[in-house]
Amino acid sequence: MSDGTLGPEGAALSDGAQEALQLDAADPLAHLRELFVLDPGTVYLDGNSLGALPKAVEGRLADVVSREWGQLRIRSWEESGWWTMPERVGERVAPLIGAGPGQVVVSDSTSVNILKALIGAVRLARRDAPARGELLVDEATFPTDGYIAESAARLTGCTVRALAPEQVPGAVGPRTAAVLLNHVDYRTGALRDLPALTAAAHDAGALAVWDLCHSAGALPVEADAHGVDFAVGCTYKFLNGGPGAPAFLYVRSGLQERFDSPLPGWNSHADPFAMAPDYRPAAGAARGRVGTPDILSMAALEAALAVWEGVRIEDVRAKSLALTDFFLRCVAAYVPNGPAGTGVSVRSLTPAEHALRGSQIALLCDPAEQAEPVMKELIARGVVGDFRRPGVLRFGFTPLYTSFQDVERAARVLGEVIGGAR
Ligand SMILES: Cc1ncc(COP(=O)(O)O)c(C=O)c1O
Ligand SMILES: Nc1c(O)cccc1C(=O)C[C@H](N)C(=O)O
Repeated sequence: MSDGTLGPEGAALSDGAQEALQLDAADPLAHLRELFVLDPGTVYLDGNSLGALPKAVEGRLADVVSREWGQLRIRSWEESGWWTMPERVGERVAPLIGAGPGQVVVSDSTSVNILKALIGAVRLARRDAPARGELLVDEATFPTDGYIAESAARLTGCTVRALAPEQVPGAVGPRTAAVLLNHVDYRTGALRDLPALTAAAHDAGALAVWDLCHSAGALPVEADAHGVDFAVGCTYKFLNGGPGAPAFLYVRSGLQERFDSPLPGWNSHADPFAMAPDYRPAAGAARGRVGTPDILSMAALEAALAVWEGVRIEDVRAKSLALTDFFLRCVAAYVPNGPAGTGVSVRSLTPAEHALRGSQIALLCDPAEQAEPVMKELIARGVVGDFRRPGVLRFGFTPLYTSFQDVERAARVLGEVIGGAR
């Protein structure tokens, strides 16, 4: 990095620790850190995999367990609002992805929701054009999306074409039923051009299905404004809902009436307690439900979402970019590049351009097999990121609780580890 290839333009670091203090002092979101359980000995940069615990969750869960479940038992489906929780919590996620009311439901895992969205999209596309038989899927997709796309294709008689997202405008055509893309690439942190790619799909008469796992809660999505058809996303990353927290499913309101879910369950029936043999789908977001919701996980998520009260996603994005910029500058200043120390070098896989960057930085190690031991050593020294094969060090930046001092410390410790300091 001493050759400067990593640092954003014109941004040499004179005193990183001092600058971090100043940046934290000027940070309008700094007070939110207090809402999370964090320990001073650890810099937590893995919120893009599992978000930190919001303090409000513990008390809420204790109440759900002891009072709602322990005392009210079955009455809680009505009296504690359990039955309507998937829609209610969906309404809390909605503004964070730029969705108006009635379009988001929280239910099942992201993987399951990808199946609902993709087959739902194919069925919709084929109502008007039965010949549409191709799914376009990001070739570098998170694996579950690819596996499910293959299965969705087998179930619907479609074929799958894997391609780079930037190839979509040239590839989408009259045979395309749906395009499945990741808004932010989980490995590189690259942000895709959601408005342009959605428009390209629509121009060809296809539907756009977006995986928002690495963008929901990290940057503005503006699903409604850009005409996204279906979107899915995890709530345990930047939304801090807890391990295995249920995912969300967005179905654009204009499509809901015609959305034919491949997983119609009694919870998405128009009258669940009719226990009718014939399926009649519920109106609105509830059509995306399947079976009994996981109340404990959803209660944790609901409490976790309270931290967003009064927080503007635009401010979160501004801080995210400031954090990742600062990290790149600190890495460029602190991490030796070349034969000094351990001889390991790193280069950023994450685009330097803001418009192309999510809320993580991925550093590729050379040699690649050193990435795992480097990350292990970082964790041992209190800097928690993660490692993705073959040689990627991933650092996720959650603006609600990550400070600029965290960032400076993480880069400094990375420099010590790669420089061979004990
Ligand atoms: C981009 C992306 N899509 C899908 C998933 C899968 O989510 P889940 O395992 O919760 O179904 C993940 C994370 O695991 C992810 O990062
Ligand atoms: N869901 C995870 C899990 O159950 C265990 C470990 C990691 C995860 C993740 O979420 C991985 C994450 N989606 C990624 O971007 O790599």
